[in-house]
Amino acid sequence: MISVTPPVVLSIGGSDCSGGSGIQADLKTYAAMGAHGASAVTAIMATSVRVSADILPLTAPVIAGQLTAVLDDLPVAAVKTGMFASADGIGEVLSRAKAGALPNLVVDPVLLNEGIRSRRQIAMALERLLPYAMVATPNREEASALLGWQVATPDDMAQAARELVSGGPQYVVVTGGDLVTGTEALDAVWAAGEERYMSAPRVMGRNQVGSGAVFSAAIAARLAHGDSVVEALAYAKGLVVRAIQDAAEWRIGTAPGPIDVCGWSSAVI
Ligand SMILES: Nc1ncnc2c1ncn2[C@@H]1O[C@H](COP(=O)(O)OP(=O)(O)O)[C@@H](O)[C@H]1O
Ligand SMILES: Cc1ncc(COP(=O)(O)O)c(N)n1
Repeated sequence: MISVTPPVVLSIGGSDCSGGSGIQADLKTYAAMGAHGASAVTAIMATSVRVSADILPLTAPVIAGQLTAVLDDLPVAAVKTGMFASADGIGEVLSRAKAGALPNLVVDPVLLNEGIRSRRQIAMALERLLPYAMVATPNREEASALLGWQVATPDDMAQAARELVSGGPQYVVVTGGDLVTGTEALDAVWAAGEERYMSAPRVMGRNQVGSGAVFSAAIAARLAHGDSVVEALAYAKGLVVRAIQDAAEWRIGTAPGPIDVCGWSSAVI
C-alpha cells in the first residue's frame, strides 16, 4: 500500500483528442510514474496535428484562469509546457515563471509544422520563456526554428544544445527521434560544462506518437519526485524507449498511434 502523498506535476499544453500526445499523454505518464497530474489546456486539437483549421486556441484569460486555479491551491512540484497556439498564452506562463511560481520547469518547445499561423511569434515567445526552464527538450526541427539554422547531424544537435543553453535553460536536450542515420536513437544533452549524448537502440515499432511528450513529462515527474536532472533524463530516456518497444505491435486506429507509457504490454495482470 502506498501511503505517501504523490507529488503534483502541472502540464500546460494542447489537448490531443487521439490521446496519443499533448496533455493526454502527459497525464498518463504522470499516472504511470506515481505523480498527480494537473493541467492547463492551451488549445484543442480536433484531428490532424498538422492542419491549422483543426486547432482551437484558448484565450489568454482562459489559460490564466486554469493556471491560477491550480497554482493557488495545489503544491506543484514540477511544471511541463508543451504546445501553445498563441504567444499570448505563453505570456501568461512567462509572468508566473518570472514570479518564481513554476518550479522545475520543463519546456518542450512544441512547434508543429505549418499548423499554427503565428508560429514565428510562438517561437519568439518561447525564447523568452526558456531562461526560466530547468530543462528544455526541442527536437531537431524545433531547435532549427528557435535558432534559425538547420540542425541536421549529431554534431549540429550538440552545437544547437550548446547555443540554446546560452539563452537560459540549465539543461537542453536536443532529441533526435527522427534522425534515421544509424541504429541508435540519439539525443544531445548540454549543461554548463557538461556535454554528452544519450543513446539507446532505435526501436523500429509502428507506433511512436507522443514520444516527445512522454519524454519531457517523464523528466518533470522525476524532478517532482526529487531526482537530479541527470537522474531524471536517464529515467525518461529508458521509459520512452521501453514504451515505444512495448507498443510496437499495437493497432489503435489506422494511423501510427500511441506508445505504451503505462507498461501494459509487459505487465503481469
Ligand atoms: N524509434 C525510436 N527508438 C528509440 N527511441 C526513440 C525513437 N524515437 C524517438 N525516440 C526517443 O524518444 C525521445 C523523444 O524524441 P523525439 O521523438 O525526437 O521527440 P518529438 O516527438 O518531440 O519529435 C528521445 O529520447 C528520442 O531519442
Ligand atoms: C496537442 C499536442 N501537443 C504536442 C504534440 C507534439 O508531441 P510530440 O512532441 O510528442 O511529437 C502534439 N502532436 N499534439
